[in-house]
Amino acid sequence: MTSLVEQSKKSAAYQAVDDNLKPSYKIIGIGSGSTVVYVAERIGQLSNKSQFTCIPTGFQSKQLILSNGLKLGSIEEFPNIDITFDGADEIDSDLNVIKGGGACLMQEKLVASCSKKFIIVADFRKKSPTGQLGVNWRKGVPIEIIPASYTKILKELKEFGAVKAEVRSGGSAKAGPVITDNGMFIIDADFGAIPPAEVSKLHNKIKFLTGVVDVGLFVNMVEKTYIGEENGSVSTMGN
Ligand SMILES: O=C(CO)[C@H](O)[C@H](O)COP(=O)(O)O
Repeated sequence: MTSLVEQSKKSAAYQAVDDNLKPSYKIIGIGSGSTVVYVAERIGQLSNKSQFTCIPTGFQSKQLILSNGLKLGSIEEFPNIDITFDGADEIDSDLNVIKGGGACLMQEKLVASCSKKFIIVADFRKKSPTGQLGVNWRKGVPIEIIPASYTKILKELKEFGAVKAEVRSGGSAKAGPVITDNGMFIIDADFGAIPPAEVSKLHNKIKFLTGVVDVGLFVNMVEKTYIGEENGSVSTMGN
């Protein structure tokens, strides 16, 4: 039986595609994670799917594109993307989001930054109950870094006020750190609740550190969010 969370991901993703994918579009960005699975599934059901070229945000995303019979392209060939659909780990009241829970944040940000429209699809657990980031998502802000820089950056993040910062471990699936699709490490840095007005400042401070490849704070990038609610409806924020 499909769980409530799984059903809410599917409803959000299907509605986001149905509302936003215009017949005039040619290039679509496909994000990463478990919600975007349903975005690729929905696009794969369309009779005109062959008109779209899909740009992946990592290994999993590439597999999703191929397994749904969609045409695969690269960001090098197609840096002008009509629309991108992606998931999020938490969404604040200004539509800033935390991303990178699945360790794909760098390519996700690259594809999002090349997109005319950036749409987030998520289940009901992702909307911050207070409107701030770092409330429901307690693992910290994901930060992709050059491996040799981790000691330096952990120290600097603590100086910036992180209550906890650590290199993400592969857990039982891999001894040692998670290695991203770009051969990098991920640090998760917990800054507690981040007010919407502070997100951009924090992002810029971290991004400026030598060794940081990118930060899982997406500021002023999201046009609209689709949230699958517990009661089966889909709510939206943005235009
Ligand atoms: O940023 C991401 C991967 O790096 C994902 O989009 C984010 O973690 C949301 O994933 P899910 O849809 O599985 O909740």
